[in-house]
Amino acid sequence: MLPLFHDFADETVLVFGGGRVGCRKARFFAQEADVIVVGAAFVDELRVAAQIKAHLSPDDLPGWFDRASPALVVAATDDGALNETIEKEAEKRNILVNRADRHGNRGVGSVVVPATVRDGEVVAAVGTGGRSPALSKYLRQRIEPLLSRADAMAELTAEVRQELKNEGVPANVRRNAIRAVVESESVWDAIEHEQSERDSCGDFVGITARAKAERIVADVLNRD
Ligand SMILES: C[C@@]1(CC(=O)O)c2cc3[nH]c(cc4nc(cc5[nH]c(cc(n2)[C@H]1CCC(=O)O)[C@@](C)(CC(=O)O)[C@@H]5CCC(=O)O)C(CC(=O)O)=C4CCC(=O)O)c(CCC(=O)O)c3CC(=O)O
Ligand SMILES: NC(=O)C1=CN([C@@H]2O[C@H](COP(=O)(O)OP(=O)(O)OC[C@H]3O[C@@H](n4cnc5c(N)ncnc54)[C@H](O)[C@@H]3O)[C@@H](O)[C@H]2O)C=CC1
Repeated sequence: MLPLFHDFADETVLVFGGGRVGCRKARFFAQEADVIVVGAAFVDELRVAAQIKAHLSPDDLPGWFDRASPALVVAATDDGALNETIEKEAEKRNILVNRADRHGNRGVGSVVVPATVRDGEVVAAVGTGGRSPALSKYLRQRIEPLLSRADAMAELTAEVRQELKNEGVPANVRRNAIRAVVESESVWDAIEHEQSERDSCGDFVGITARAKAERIVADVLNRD
């Protein structure tokens, strides 16, 4: 399986099953998509999704697909035969399908939900080929601290990179300069300091990380 980032903005995700798993998947997709959860009962009240209480029979499925026009469906009921029918209906319509009760034998259009770490727009995802979700969860927890403040570093280097492009700095020199900034412990420390000041004071304007990055870039430009 190959990981890809999929833009779900303005798309609908239709989740069948309102148990622990259906609600977890719904929360995941609701970070970006409009989510509709259909189930006979719900374990959580999801303010991020529309929850429709209904008992499903296989004959109802085409109607739910027609009304929601989903980009992706999640089959997360505890009824294996119903999940199978949901998967078949999605395949027939060329709609992506996540089957929560299977780890193999996936058909075309079938996707798995990885364990995900996010800091703003910086995302890391872990999968195990479906074999060991508990390992995905464990590794996700280990990776979490690594991504702390990564979004601020992405923002800072995006600015530096754009400036170097505007100034016509050759690509190989630009690469060395950006790498030196992302690898600098001193810039990471300054970001950490500034962000925690911002978290507590709100209006703090950080310039230390930016100044440090500029110094590093200047060193690389002089050297190369
Ligand atoms: C194939 C996949 C399909 C999919 O759901 O997309 C799938 C399938 C199944 N999961 C099962 C069980 C568990 N799943 C978890 C947890 C997570 N499961 C997630 C993804 C995936 N699970 C996809 C593969 C991802 C990969 O490649 O690794 C995570 C990463 C993402 C998420 O769900 O958000 C999330 C952690 C999120 C986080 O914390 O970051 C735990 C741990 C726990 O609950 O503490 C257990 C109990 C331990 C165990 O059984 O291993 C069962 C058996 C059900 C049964 O026995 O009835 C099946 C079905 C089967 O294996 O056949
Ligand atoms: N992918 C994953 O991460 C995991 C997947 N699973 C699998 O996912 C399935 C669901 O797990 P849980 O959410 O813990 O189960 P659960 O029993 O809490 O929830 C199942 C939901 O499906 C609904 N449902 C079942 N038949 C229905 C019907 N005909 N019409 C409407 N709603 C119906 C129930 O009302 C319930 O809300 C399990 O059977 C298991 O195989 C379990 C753990 C983790």
